[in-house]
Amino acid sequence: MAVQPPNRTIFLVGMMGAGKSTIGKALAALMGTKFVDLDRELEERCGVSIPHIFETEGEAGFRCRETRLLQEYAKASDMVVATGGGVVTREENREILKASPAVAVHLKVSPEECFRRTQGTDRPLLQCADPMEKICRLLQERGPLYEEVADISYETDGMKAARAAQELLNSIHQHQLVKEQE
Ligand SMILES: Nc1ncnc2c1ncn2[C@@H]1O[C@H](COP(=O)(O)OP(=O)(O)O)[C@@H](O)[C@H]1O
Ligand SMILES: O=C(O)C1=C[C@@H](OP(=O)(O)O)[C@@H](O)[C@H](O)C1
Ligand SMILES: [Mg+2]
Repeated sequence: MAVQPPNRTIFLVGMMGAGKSTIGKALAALMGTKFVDLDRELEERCGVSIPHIFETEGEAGFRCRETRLLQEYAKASDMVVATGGGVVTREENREILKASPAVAVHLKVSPEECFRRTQGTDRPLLQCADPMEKICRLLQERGPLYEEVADISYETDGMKAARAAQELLNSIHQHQLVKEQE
């Protein structure tokens, strides 16, 4: 029997390189819903890149903009939303995610795979002398925060994005069935 697409919003959280943007797009296509990447949305609205926002406003400026966008999308329905990897670092954002009726999915990634997937990209927080050390530190700090907001956790290492999206759709559906019965 075909799995019915869930009639709700899905938030993807997780470390840089976990595949939120890639898997999110595939998941939205499977569900037949809209896909929004908060970083891309922010770039479109500001007319400049994320690295440019970090350069001109610092991380604090970026985080303020990120929170405003999250507040807006927490009210949305029927869409897949890819967040940025640092969204959980603000308590305010974690409360928004936990209070939302949306399903929050933590996409997990190992430090090694995160490094492979982000190497050579322009992610501002990884423009440092030792990106692997930074990744390990961020994962240690943020791991519990992703878990705090997540309804579902999913390991992405060794999993192709299309397969991950299909498996996630099944997990989300299962989660919703359980919730309906509570
Ligand atoms: N499951 C996966 N397996 C292998 N590579 C992946 C997977 N998911 C994403 N990628 C690749 O890793 C990089 C980062 O993915 P992205 O979706 O931008 O992650 P995030 O939005 O979580 O930072 C991209 O080059 C993407 O093609
Ligand atoms: O981890 C972070 O703090 C960030 C992750 C990025 O998004 P991705 O997780 O999609 O790379 C982007 O929001 C910004 O560079 C900050
Ligand atoms: Mg992304």
